[in-house]
Amino acid sequence: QTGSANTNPSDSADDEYITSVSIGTPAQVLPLDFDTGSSDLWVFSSETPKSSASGHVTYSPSKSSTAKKLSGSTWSIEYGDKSSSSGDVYTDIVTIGGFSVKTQAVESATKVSTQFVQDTVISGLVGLGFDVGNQVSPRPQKTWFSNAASSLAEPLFTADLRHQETGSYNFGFIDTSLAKGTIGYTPADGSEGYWGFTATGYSVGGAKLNRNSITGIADTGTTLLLLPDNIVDAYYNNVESAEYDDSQEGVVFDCSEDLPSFSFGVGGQTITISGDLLNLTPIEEGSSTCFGGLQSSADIGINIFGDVALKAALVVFDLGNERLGWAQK
Ligand SMILES: O=C(Cc1ccccc1)Nn1cnc2ccccc21
Repeated sequence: QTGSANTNPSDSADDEYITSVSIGTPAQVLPLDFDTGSSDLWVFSSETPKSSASGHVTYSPSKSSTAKKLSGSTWSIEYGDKSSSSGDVYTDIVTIGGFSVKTQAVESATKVSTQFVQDTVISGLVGLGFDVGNQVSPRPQKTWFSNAASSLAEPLFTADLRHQETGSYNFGFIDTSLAKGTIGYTPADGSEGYWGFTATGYSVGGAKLNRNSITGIADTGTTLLLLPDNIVDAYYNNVESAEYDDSQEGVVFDCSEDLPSFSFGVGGQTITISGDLLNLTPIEEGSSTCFGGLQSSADIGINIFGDVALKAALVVFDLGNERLGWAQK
């Protein structure tokens, strides 16, 4: 068995990717953010304060004949960017890309932070990290993919995120036609709940790869490519107008700049992010100053290969073999 779901950028900056998920009987369809950087499936619901839920599609367990309260269970989660949510737990049928998990823990939000309240294009998250990262108490729950894995043709999924066009999450199979290059595999470390791996080096503008171990995570829930300062500086030294903007908390540059590409080595392959994928967006509507897709990870203590990097590749999240596959797109 397999599943295949389309995913779409939420806005002109590819800030997030939205995938439709069916929950309950009859199906309630919610737009959710698939996040390999976390391990909880949570949704705005009939239990979310009306003021917070305004503008969001919500899940109502009382309207689903297959919903069951997971009595005594609660959850609370805080993300790296300090956004947070919490609530109680139901189990229900959750269908993604035509594949159904019959008894999936659906975490219903009774509290959501302002970042989520304001982000009305999504109604929650589907955590695709490792089960060890799940935040349900007293008994942690499995992710949708973990529940699905044993029934899928292969215990893996792929992410094909695209700039300003429809991409896909495929479950149980690899559509190699989505990639130009060969898939290179590298061990994945799931001990922290993330999909951790080590890149072998980097280069700017197509130069020879600098050998340099970069340990980080493959995170569909983070917009940016966040790397150490020495690499960020090496890149922006090639961008004439680049400067750090305190108010934007990142490097900005003239939108007219012709940005160099950025490459990293992984699994014996080289993934090259084109310059235009590294120009994320004007800092404000109509501004001629643009915000960089590559930013420093110095303040967060972990390197994150977020959507800016993932967009350049077909990425295989291979649970069965505890490995990550990367192929140039
Ligand atoms: O939180 C982050 C990025 C981040 C910022 C600062 C420090 C460490 C990490 N990503 N993320 C990954 N999944 C998310 C889900 C919601 C919000 C942000 C999410």
